[in-house]
Amino acid sequence: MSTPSQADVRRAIAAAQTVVVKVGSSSLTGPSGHLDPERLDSLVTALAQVRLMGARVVLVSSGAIAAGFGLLGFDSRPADVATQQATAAVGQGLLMARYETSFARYGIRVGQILITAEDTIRATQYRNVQRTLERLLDLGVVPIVNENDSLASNEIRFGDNDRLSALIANLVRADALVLLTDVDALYTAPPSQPDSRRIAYVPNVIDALGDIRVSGAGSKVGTGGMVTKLEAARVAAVSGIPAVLTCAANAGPALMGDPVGTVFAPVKQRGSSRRLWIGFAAEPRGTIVVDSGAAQAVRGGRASLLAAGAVEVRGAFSAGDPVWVDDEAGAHLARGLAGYDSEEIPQMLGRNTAQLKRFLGDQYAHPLVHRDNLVVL
Ligand SMILES: Nc1ncnc2c1ncn2[C@@H]1O[C@H](COP(=O)(O)OP(=O)(O)O)[C@@H](O)[C@H]1O
Ligand SMILES: N[C@@H](CCC(=O)OP(=O)(O)O)C(=O)O
Repeated sequence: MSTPSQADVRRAIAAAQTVVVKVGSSSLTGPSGHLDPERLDSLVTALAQVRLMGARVVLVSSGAIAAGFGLLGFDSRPADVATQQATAAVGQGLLMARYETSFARYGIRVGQILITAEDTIRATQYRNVQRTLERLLDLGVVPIVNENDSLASNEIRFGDNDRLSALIANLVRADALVLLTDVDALYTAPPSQPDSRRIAYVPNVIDALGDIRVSGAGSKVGTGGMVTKLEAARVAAVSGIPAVLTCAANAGPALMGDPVGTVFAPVKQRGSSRRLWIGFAAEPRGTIVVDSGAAQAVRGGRASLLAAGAVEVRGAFSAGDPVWVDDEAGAHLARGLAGYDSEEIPQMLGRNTAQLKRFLGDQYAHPLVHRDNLVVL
């Protein structure tokens, strides 16, 4: 695919029929870190404009913790996970109430979707959330998505909503992703540094990553900093979706294709969205080590991983969990969803399908990772 010009990418964003907009906590809060209803209202005004022009809009909004900590009497965002989860449970209701009222000014309905990485990686839940989002969009509703902070376990939570927004963009087959934060653009280095310069256009986010200095630390209220935003732009780019990153005050102009913020060109044609979730949504729970023949087959991209080529299994996981597929030297070859629990696999290692059937029964004659659930790295 040839690289589009910056103007092409901005035009594609302006013409988007379905758009996912992600807003970070830092864009919804005032200097005290508390939710600022005026900032929320002006964001909603910009989104309502594109919605009323006929676009389908999904909003991925952080801000539950920011909305909740004041109500619970804390001076600042709590640091420990349990208190954050409790605070999100209190704040999420208030956040939705504010959105409900704010969108109602334009006669637009909103619907809440709370997602964890863990359940959406499984095929049935993945399809359910996809179907719900599609239906909401068909009904003219603006779905408002956040991580289900109170359920997410510490190890596999998204934490920030940046990656989640790119995965949602993929899930709803969006034509554009808009990342709104507290800086007006991506800079060559954290904007606090005197030599940093604004970057208007990133034609290939994968190549560009090495040249940009970013910090992982977010603002006082945000979490991921610029690292997770670039990761989101990368996931969008490899999904064939153009992205723009800017501050919330620029939401309207960014959606209209005006020259604000930083735009990221798509670098691939649109691929399978389910595979992308396997590749990016959740951290693997274990590893299946394969011999050189199986490594070659997996690298080829079209084969399932059969027990015959597997030599070792590490970690404790259940069927359906994400796992690494490694070669014997320890290099990661692929990520996939395991077809069996980790404790069932040792007896299967090195056996071909006929042997598996004869010694263990028909239920063990399937691949350790089916090719539809395998993403080569
Ligand atoms: N190269 C860079 N360009 C722009 N911003 C950067 C860069 N490196 C780090 N940052 C910081 O990332 C912060 C945004 O991240 P974060 O606070 O997590 O936002 P949000 O709450 O919107 O997700 C900005 O305030 C900025 O200081
Ligand atoms: N799910 C959390 C998001 C945490 C967060 O701060 O994310 P972000 O502002 O996107 O870096 C919340 O609603 O508070």
